[in-house]
Amino acid sequence: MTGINVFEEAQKQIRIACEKLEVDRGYYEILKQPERVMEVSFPVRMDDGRVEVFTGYRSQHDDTLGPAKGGIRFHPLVTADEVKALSMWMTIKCALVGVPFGGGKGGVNCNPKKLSYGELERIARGYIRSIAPIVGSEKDIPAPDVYTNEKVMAWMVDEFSKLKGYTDYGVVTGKPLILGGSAARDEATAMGCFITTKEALKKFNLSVNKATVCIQGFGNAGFNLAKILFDSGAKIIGVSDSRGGLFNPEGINPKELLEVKNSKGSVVYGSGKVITNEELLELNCDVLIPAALENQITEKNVHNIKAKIVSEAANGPTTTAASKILYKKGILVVPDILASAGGVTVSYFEWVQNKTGYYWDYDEVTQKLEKMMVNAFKDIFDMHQKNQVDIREAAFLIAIKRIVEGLKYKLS
Ligand SMILES: NC(=O)C1=CN([C@@H]2O[C@H](COP(=O)(O)OP(=O)(O)OC[C@H]3O[C@@H](n4cnc5c(N)ncnc54)[C@H](O)[C@@H]3O)[C@@H](O)[C@H]2O)C=CC1
Ligand SMILES: O=C(O)CCC(=O)C(=O)O
Repeated sequence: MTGINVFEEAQKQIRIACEKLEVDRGYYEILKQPERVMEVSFPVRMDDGRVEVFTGYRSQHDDTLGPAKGGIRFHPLVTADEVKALSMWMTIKCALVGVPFGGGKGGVNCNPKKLSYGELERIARGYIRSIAPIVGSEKDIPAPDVYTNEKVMAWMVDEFSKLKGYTDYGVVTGKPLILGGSAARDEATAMGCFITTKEALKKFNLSVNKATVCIQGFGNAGFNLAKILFDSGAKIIGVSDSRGGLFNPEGINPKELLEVKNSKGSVVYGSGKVITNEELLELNCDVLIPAALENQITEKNVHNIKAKIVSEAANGPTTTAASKILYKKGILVVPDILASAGGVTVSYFEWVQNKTGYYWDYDEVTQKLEKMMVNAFKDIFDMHQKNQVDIREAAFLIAIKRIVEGLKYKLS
């Protein structure tokens, strides 16, 4: 725990962008908090017969550019403020890459590592039943996030459809392919980060197959990214998960390491030197990829970061103050609202496919994703150079400008 409040961080980022754009103060007043936050408590029968009551949240930040959209996390540290911040970043992310959604995010305070399969299912179903009044394919569309996956989405779509009396695949994305999922959604977050990281490497005249990479987090984003980078010739020299990190200057094969993690429970059992998560962030490498939780790069450790590029697959891994220092140090940050946007972009494709009932193949999805990510990177880099602001600020300026333009039409 860093004591840094991510909700206040998100507010600060939005305020700075509104001030730089010199928009009326009223727009900041609208965007500085979510439009709606629902807190729910729901009972779940545990395997031993006890009833436990779980707390969950769904935050809808702003729907100017479309229905709310964003993942659901199951984690013991989930709080209302965290979910609120994450929903604000979703609004910004969607506006930045140009998907027609606003921002939403949800979470349940629970520890999936201590739950049985059946308990997890009952939590997923209980949560979606509780938030059902405010979600729907035209209102707010959840998706996977930390410690949730396509299986959890399948339970949620099933439960929601039972409530409605018809199958509504468009209510959540990140579903299994057979239940209205999209090709490439599972690896989309990683792909988006890979595409934008490649663009960043070009700025240093570096190519992926010459790059050394460290990745914090070995889940959907982190593992898939490691796999794509490895297959493209990059050398992965460090990875970590919640139990610690692994350093191997000779290179790590993520597919072999996944087998170790699946059988023994952590990447730390792979071949290499065991290090801490803090040490992982400070390794000498070309690209550092935080792909776990918020507030990992702070004023405390930012001076020790040695990477040339920090590519943020996770949401909010770098504090605002640390981000400024990275900029001054000449480290190129591919900010979370861009680097992690591949997931929601393919979620948008999934939603379109559900709505039309016409499904695209893998190549069609990935080609469309590549185009959107490359264009967004170019827009941000141009804004960064033209206005001499750091890349994260440039990204916020583009996104807030688009949202305010929409708000102006609605309010005038
Ligand atoms: N799944 C998705 O489609 C998207 C995920 N993201 C973001 O990516 C990040 C990771 O999410 P997922 O990969 O989906 O989650 P996941 O649940 O699949 O994996 C999380 C990984 O982080 C590790 N982890 C947890 N606490 C850690 C700690 N303190 N230090 C190091 N590692 C730790 C876990 O062991 C696990 O390997 C989050 O910030 C999430 O919001 C962003 C966009 C989309
Ligand atoms: O796929 C989605 O709708 C949302 C993904 C997400 O939660 C995120 O980008 O942080």
